Amino acid sequence: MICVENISKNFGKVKALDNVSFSFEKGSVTGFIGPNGAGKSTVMNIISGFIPQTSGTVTVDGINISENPIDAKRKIGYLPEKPPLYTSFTVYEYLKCIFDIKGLKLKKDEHIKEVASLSGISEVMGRRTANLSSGYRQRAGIAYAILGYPDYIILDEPTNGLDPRQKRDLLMLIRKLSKKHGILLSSHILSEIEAVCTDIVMINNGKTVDIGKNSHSTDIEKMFMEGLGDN
Ligand SMILES: Nc1ncnc2c1ncn2[C@@H]1O[C@H](COP(=O)(O)OP(=O)(O)OP(=O)(O)O)[C@@H](O)[C@H]1O
Repeated sequence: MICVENISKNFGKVKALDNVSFSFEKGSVTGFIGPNGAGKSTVMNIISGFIPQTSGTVTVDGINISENPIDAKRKIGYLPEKPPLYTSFTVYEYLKCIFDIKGLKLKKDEHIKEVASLSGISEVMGRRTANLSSGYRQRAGIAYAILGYPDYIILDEPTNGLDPRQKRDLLMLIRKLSKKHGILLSSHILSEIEAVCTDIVMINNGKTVDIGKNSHSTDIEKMFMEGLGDN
């Protein structure tokens, strides 16, 4: 389980997060919603160990990410809002490099092929990442996140730039992965959240304003509007 407990984050005078708490576990997809600037990417950057929180605690299966970042981060795959691609590499070279950085103990070529196929990038493996279309760039970023099949997968607006068929394929992949993995997914498209998420966390102005299960009777749009308060 990933537990986020009372995390706050200040960027200079900007208080981006104010005591955010929630948790998610393997076998679930948690939709992370909130208006622009609510603090979603900041939370995801902190959970993934990209930036430190000002206060509060993040644990990954009991491992404190601030005290033991290498072990905690080994359990996490992260697709940030802008996929971190090394632009002089081909897609294949890039995935090989990430495979080595992650120190994976799997059959390299076999695993890369499998992840490429799941992410829908098999046909562009020889292309330089700098020359990819935005949809392929996003999918290469998804391959980066799921390489090694980490226990927890954090996806910041993963359907950005994808055409409707790619979106559908990605949502199906997320659903499939969620059988064994814990997934945190941010999106502004509430119908996507409704379609794949088991749980929902909403933040606004850096604060957790709602946490709940996504059932047939859940009206996410209403939840979102109510969570905005007087904004
Ligand atoms: N590096 C930074 N320096 C200063 N302020 C920052 C920094 N990163 C984020 N912020 C501020 O923190 C707040 C939360 O931003 P964040 O990007 O986490 O929101 P978000 O919910 O992901 O927004 P969006 O939906 O538009 O992507 C915003 O006010 C933003 O301007």
